[in-house]
Amino acid sequence: MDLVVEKRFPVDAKDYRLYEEVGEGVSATVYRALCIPLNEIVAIKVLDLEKCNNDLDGIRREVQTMRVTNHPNVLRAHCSFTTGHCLWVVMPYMAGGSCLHIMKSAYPEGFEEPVIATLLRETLKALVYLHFHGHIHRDVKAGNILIDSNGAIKLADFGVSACMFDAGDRQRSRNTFVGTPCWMAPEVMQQLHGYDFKADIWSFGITALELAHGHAPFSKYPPMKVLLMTLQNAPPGLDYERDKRFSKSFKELVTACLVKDPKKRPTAEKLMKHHFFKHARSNDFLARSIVDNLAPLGERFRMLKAKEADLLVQNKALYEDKEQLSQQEYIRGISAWNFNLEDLKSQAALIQDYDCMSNAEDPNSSGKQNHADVEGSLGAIDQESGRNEGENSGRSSSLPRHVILEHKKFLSGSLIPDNAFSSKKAVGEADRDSLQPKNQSERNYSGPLLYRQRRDTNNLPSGISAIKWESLVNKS
Ligand SMILES: Nc1ncnc2c1ncn2[C@@H]1O[C@H](COP(=O)(O)OP(=O)(O)OP(=O)(O)O)[C@@H](O)[C@H]1O
Repeated sequence: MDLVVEKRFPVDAKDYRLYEEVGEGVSATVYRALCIPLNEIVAIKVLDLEKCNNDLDGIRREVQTMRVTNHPNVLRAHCSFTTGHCLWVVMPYMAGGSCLHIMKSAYPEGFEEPVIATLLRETLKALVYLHFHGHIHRDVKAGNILIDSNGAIKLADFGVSACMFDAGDRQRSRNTFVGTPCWMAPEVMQQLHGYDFKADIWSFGITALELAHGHAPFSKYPPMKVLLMTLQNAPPGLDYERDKRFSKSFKELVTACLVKDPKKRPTAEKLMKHHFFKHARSNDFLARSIVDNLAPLGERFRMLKAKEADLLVQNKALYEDKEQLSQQEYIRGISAWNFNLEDLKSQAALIQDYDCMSNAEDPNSSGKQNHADVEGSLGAIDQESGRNEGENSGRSSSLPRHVILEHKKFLSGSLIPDNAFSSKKAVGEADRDSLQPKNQSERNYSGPLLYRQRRDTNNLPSGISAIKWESLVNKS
């Protein structure tokens, strides 16, 4: 019998050499790095704990989930430790990056069906495992499906995951509104009866469409509109002219996932048996089809950032006002827009002229209305806002006048050392500088709304930064 000796990754920053940046999320920057004693390339996710919006429980939970999971399709952390005021999470390096990244750089119209089938099957294996162990991922999307140089797939980012077996705070988190709007199941938005792991199946269906088209349905709309369209319209599907290239079984798979009633959606385990997955191939096939010809991840990341910076420059010329600029960032990709119901209610309360009921010009919309679906949830929002449908006038694809969003993550756990959260740990200035992730910005409490300036990278023209709306209200 082979004895598998688990490698012990050091928990000291001195044992790692950070190379280039390969990813950036709402809360973290990810670097390619070398683990010096093991001579192994890893990815290190760096989170600045001083700037985490008091969301330390969320971070603890993410790290804990990443440490305890053990499945080839789930990204597992090798170790984590604090250095200065930063948390470093050391994990396997996924040289292909995320599927979203790959689509943005090389497949803007989406992947071919055998590639999609293979990606989805591997992702589904991760969901079967997570659901079996009581976890709801809550943020399944192409941006969280990572691929390595051998074509192996891992589902990442447990920042908003929840555990079905928890009581207390974590249980309550399943009645909260977390995730990313385009991928979010109607019952998560509705907040009527809570939700369970079937919410991941909806997101999985949306991810299938994302991989097929290069973007998620409704991705060009602001969050409030996505919410309304998801609740009002018939579920999106592969029903359009451009979808003729896809097989009947793919269409059936998507339809099965995107049923509004969660009880009628299949479990991950049942879905695994769907005949669509007969089209799935090997990891090797994925490596050959979508990874082998790509530039190194860091280079692609830099190019995408530069492209985004260009877009912002153009937009800046077009739009003077920051709300409009934020809208443009939204159009570029809303993957990082996590927010909660209270924020949405606040949005609704502030919106005077938002075209609430306007139907989609979106090609994914079937145009069918489902008012029954909206009654409960929107009733709640509208009551709060004291607004009725008649007051809405058409600004159908513009960002609501005031968008208040909060990136909020929920969790608990104890893998992070206690001292991690004392804000001023003894650390030399030099250390501080080198450990400080560059993308975090100071919060601004100067008004009812806050927008966060994301970092200007070295590669961005000076003064260009993406803007992300964030809630002023600290809800922890
Ligand atoms: N292990 C890894 N190997 C290679 N690239 C990675 C790895 N982990 C993350 N990335 C890249 O970094 C990006 C940001 O990472 P991640 O999603 O974990 O950050 P986050 O702040 O939690 O994001 P989110 O905005 O989804 O909340 C990913 O989309 C991916 O492109």
